[in-house]
Amino acid sequence: MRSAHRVETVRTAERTLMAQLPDGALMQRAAAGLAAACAAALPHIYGSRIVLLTGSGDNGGDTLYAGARLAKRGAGVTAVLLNPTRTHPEALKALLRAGGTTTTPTAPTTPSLINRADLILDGIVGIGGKGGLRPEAAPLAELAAASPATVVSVDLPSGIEPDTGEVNGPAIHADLTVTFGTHKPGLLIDPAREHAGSVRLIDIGLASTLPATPDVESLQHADVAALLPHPSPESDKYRRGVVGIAAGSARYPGAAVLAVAGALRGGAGAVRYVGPAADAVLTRFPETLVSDKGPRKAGRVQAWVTGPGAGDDAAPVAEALSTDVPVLLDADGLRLADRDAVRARTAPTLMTPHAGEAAALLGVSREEVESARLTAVRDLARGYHATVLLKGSTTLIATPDDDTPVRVNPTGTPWLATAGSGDVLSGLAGSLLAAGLSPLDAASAAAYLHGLAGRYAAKGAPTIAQDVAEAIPAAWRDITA
Ligand SMILES: NC(=O)C1=CN([C@@H]2O[C@H](COP(=O)(O)OP(=O)(O)OC[C@H]3O[C@@H](n4cnc5c(N)ncnc54)[C@H](OP(=O)(O)O)[C@@H]3O)[C@@H](O)[C@H]2O)[C@@H](O)CC1
Ligand SMILES: Nc1ncnc2c1ncn2[C@@H]1O[C@H](COP(=O)(O)OP(=O)(O)O)[C@@H](O)[C@H]1O
Ligand SMILES: [K+]
Repeated sequence: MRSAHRVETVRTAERTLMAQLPDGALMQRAAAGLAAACAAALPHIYGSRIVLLTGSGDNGGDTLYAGARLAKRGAGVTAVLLNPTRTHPEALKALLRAGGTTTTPTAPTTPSLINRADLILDGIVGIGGKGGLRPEAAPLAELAAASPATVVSVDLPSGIEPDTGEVNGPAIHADLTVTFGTHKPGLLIDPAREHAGSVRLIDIGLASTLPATPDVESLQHADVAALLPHPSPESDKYRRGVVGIAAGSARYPGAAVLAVAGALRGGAGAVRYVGPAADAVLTRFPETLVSDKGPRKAGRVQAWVTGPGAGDDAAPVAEALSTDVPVLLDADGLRLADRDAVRARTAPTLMTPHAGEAAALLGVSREEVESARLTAVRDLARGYHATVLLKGSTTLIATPDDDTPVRVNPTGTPWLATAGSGDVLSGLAGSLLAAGLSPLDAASAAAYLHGLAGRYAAKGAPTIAQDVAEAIPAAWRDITA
């Protein structure tokens, strides 16, 4: 499990840890880890040209101490000081003692210095930052972006919002971010995540003072393997769970077929289909149990999926919501569902909007959702008393309970942005719900499998939703191997 903590939590944990350690010990741990990561990013240290973009806070301090370590090993290190009179004094002394030099952002030689560097360390601002880079720092980000040098951000790319992943103005684009103690939510959530490049976590001993429950978390193979259902010797198809799919319409039969394709590979023992696309579903998947009744009379299921390809038919959506089993609401179902009916349910509801659908439900623009995903997913979960999986470049899952960490799916790929792949996801997540997973676990495991299946199906070339569904078993095997 990857954990991320908000700035306030990190600060509290750092204060507690610092009180137990000699002065400056934590910064030395951070600088040592940072210098080692920089050394690994360079073909050789001796003779390398390293530029430190240095703000006046402790982020700049880490950077100067790391620069001093690299200078001692023979690198040519120059610090561009944003605020020479307020630079971390001891760290600056350490750099100068090690043979490093300093300059300013406005010095005529600074652009060529940055352009000719092998490595640029971004120590402008860390968790003390708010808003995009200030006018005096923004040109340095532009120069770094234009330079062929490797850019390493210290703790986080300067200019991003650490707690939310929002980017409100100019910000550094890094190849590598070396972060200290714990991930910050912004390192995991787009658009900020894109600024971070690959992320390396340095242990500075903070785990001992951080709260056990993070603010944001990201599952890995072992976590998902522990969630996925396994049939036992006593299992039969009913005990494994039956998932009902009330989806598709005369106009959109394909959505039903794709939701069934996902559901059949999601761990439930059987898939029951109700709706106008029964012929299309049976032609493709004869293993489906088809009923000509609505969700309430179709026979027992342990979870319903409703909405994909529903068009304007609100009846099956309302009927599924009136049952006492978990319901997954997707696509048209999100628009057709009555909010009060969702809020009044006693069994859990899982909603799976993309940014456009989330925007419509929240009454904001799609851009607002995409630029502030964490806020959007939490607002929806609270507003509907439901678990919400917000799809897109970063898929997030939130429960209505603010104290439960928001999950970030790490496996997605933009190749999944293909018609119908969301229908496969809804069937898959519904199947896991029917197999007995909680909405949070079903949604996270489904997104993880779906993202991996998308990668396998695409292998770097365009793919289609059916292929994503067919790749789910391979993803499942790899996760549980
Ligand atoms: N605490 C610890 O034990 C440890 C902390 N560690 C490190 O400390 C970092 C936190 O340090 P911090 O608290 O000093 O804040 P920091 O991120 O350097 O920012 C303050 C500076 O930024 C400036 N500034 C603000 N916004 C800006 C903007 N938009 N654009 C431009 N500038 C902006 C602000 O200016 P001011 O408002 O003062 O004028 C001030 O100069 C943390 O990320 C980690 O790297 C590690 O060593 C591990 C141990
Ligand atoms: N840029 C992206 N990066 C990663 N995944 C993406 C991206 N864009 C879309 N996806 C994924 O592709 C799927 C598309 O779902 P959806 O928008 O509902 O499509 P449809 O309605 O056609 O089925 C979702 O799983 C979503 O997370
Ligand atoms: K930084």
